[in-house]
Amino acid sequence: MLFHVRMTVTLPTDMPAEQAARLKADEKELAQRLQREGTWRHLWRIAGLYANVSIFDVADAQALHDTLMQLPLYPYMDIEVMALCRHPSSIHDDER
Ligand SMILES: O=C(O)C[C@H]1C=CC(=O)O1
Repeated sequence: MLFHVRMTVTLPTDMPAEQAARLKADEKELAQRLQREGTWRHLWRIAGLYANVSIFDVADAQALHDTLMQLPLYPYMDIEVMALCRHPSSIHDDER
């Protein structure tokens, strides 16, 4: 099942730089693993914002929830989710 997810990150202004760097490095490692595994299908920066638009391919809403909650930056994210389904005019057959 595909989900469109928008994540907006707000780190506390008083967070020590080393802690922020560690969180971002851990987030990158997990994000890249999930992309290699096919769970995190697309990851786009929203220009000008510390935010992204992503497409996740997971079994169901519970699996998405569990995945998002694992993200190291999750406590600092505002997350919006839209469930997607196949468009009848799509020419792509790899969309579920
Ligand atoms: O930078 C972000 O948008 C937040 C988060 C999502 C992937 C990642 O590496 O960090």
